Amino acid sequence: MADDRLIVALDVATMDQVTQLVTTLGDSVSYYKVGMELFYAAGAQTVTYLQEQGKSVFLDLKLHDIPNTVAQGVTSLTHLGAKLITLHAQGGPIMMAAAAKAATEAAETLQVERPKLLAVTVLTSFDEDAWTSIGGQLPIRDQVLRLAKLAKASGMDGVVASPLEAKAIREACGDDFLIVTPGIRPSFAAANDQKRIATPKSALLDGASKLVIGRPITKADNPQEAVRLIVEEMEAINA
Ligand SMILES: O=c1ccn([C@@H]2O[C@H](COP(=O)(O)O)[C@@H](O)[C@H]2O)c(=O)[nH]1
Repeated sequence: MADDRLIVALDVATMDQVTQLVTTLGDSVSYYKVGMELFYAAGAQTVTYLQEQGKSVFLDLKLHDIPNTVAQGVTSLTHLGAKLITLHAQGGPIMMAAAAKAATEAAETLQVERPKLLAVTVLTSFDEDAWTSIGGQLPIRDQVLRLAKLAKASGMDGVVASPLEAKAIREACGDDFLIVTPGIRPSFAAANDQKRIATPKSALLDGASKLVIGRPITKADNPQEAVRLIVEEMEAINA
C-alpha cells in the first residue's frame, strides 16, 4: 500500500503526461498535487481523472486576493472535491477566516468532506538574501512561525513551509496541525530552484505531516525507482 505522506507534484502541462506518470507510478503513489502549470493548462479534468484513479488530490493554487474573492474561489474548489487547498497566509487573517468559513459552508451544502486548508508561509525558493530583497524584516524562520500561528488562529488546518521550519512549527502549533513540506531533496536529487531544503528523513523526523516531491520523481530517469528509494527512506523511520 502507498504511503500517503508522500504527495507527488504533477508539474506537467498535458493530460498525456499526467496519465503516463500516474500509470507508471501505479499503486506506489496515492496522493498527487495539481499546481498552476497543470490546472491552468488542463483545468478541472485533472482532478476528476485523479479521483477516478482512486487518488487523493492536493489542489495547490495558492489563492491570494481580497477575502470575498478567495472565499468564492474556495467554494468553487470545494465543488471539485480536492482534499487539500492552498492559500497564501500573507493574505491575512480576515482572508483566511473567510476561506475557512466558505470551505465549511460549501462542504455542508454539498454533504462532502470539508477540504483541509493550508496556508503557504514563505516559499521554499526564498533564502535570506532574496527575502530581505523584498523587504522581509524578520529572519525567514521567525516570519514562518509568525504566519503559522496566525494561520492556526484564523482557522487554517495547517501550513506549507520548508522542512527546515517544521520542528519549530510543530512545537508552536501542536500535533494536530498539518505541516506540508515541499523543498524535499533526497540525496540523489539536485536542488533546482529550491533554497530551504532537507531530505525526506530529516523532514519527517522534524515533524512534517506530508512531503511534496516533484522533480526528483517526475524528472528522474526512472520515476518508479525514485519513489521506491524515497518511500524506503520514509519508512525506515517507522521501523
Ligand atoms: O513554498 C513552496 C510552496 C509550494 N511549492 C510547490 O511544491 C512543488 C515542489 O516541486 P519540486 O519539483 O520538488 O521542487 C512545486 O509544485 C511547487 O510549486 C514549493 O516548492 N514551495
